[in-house]
Amino acid sequence: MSTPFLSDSAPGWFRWLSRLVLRVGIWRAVAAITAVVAIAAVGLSQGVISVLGHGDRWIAFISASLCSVTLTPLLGSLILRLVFELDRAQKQLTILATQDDLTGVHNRRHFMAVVQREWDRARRYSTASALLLIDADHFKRVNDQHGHLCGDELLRAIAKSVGSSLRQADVLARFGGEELIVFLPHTDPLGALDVAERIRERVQALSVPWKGSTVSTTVSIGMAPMRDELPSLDWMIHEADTALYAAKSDGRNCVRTLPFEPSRSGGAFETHRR
Ligand SMILES: Nc1nc2c(ncn2[C@@H]2O[C@H](COP(=O)(O)OP(=O)(O)OP(=O)(O)O)[C@@H](O)[C@H]2O)c(=O)[nH]1
Repeated sequence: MSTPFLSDSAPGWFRWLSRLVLRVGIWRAVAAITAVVAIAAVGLSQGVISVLGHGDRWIAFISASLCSVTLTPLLGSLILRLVFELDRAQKQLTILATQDDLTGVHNRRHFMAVVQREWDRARRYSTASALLLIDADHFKRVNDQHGHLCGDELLRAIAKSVGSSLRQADVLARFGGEELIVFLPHTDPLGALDVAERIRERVQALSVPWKGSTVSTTVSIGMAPMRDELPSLDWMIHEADTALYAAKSDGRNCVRTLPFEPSRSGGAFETHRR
């Protein structure tokens, strides 16, 4: 078993020891250290007795105590440091498992796990909620003209801008390449369209400095509201994706949702035009 997340500054022997502790388990490690202290104490007292040539139990007692007093804090602090390091490693592992490393927002897997619970609750209690799929427009051009690193920088800026347009309870994640996804709990369709429009405007106003000039982009957004007929979260995502496709077809840089109400038949329901 490896300990890839132990800090690089930790010395080699410490990393080796951590791997060993991980392999045997923390309680076995504590038992082993206790045994080491006991054996060292007995060994030292026996050594002292044999050097002196006679068995004085007070000398044995004092040397055993001295041994324990020096070794216990030393090994105890080592164990404490190990526990802190492993705890830090565990936290870092959690971040890696839930966060997208480019943008810092949640990754897709974590989004699905978190939102599935929210979705089930919203569905059971018929609470309004909505989903947004946000896709950067003509992003290939950005990469082609300014390079992939510039594209990365722009993606980070878009994610930050989207995050700043949301409430604490909303869940934002990177869904794939240049696509973000947002779940808006306790939000009715009109509210969701307002949020989407705010996001669209803010991204349009972004300008990211790059090699002496600035780079900007726009986003297309598909919105899907929670409906009683929805069989699953995947289905809701599919509806948001269809609405996003409509936004792209309508010239990009706009927000679209699908015509769920009978009065709004025909094509994607046009919501916010740029
Ligand atoms: N820099 C960067 N580019 C990415 C990343 N993920 C996906 N892309 C790029 O995003 C581009 C997506 O291209 P397309 O799917 O053709 O879409 P588009 O050019 O945005 O065009 P439309 O979506 O139709 O507006 C590709 O060039 C991908 O390489 C990433 O993490 N970093």
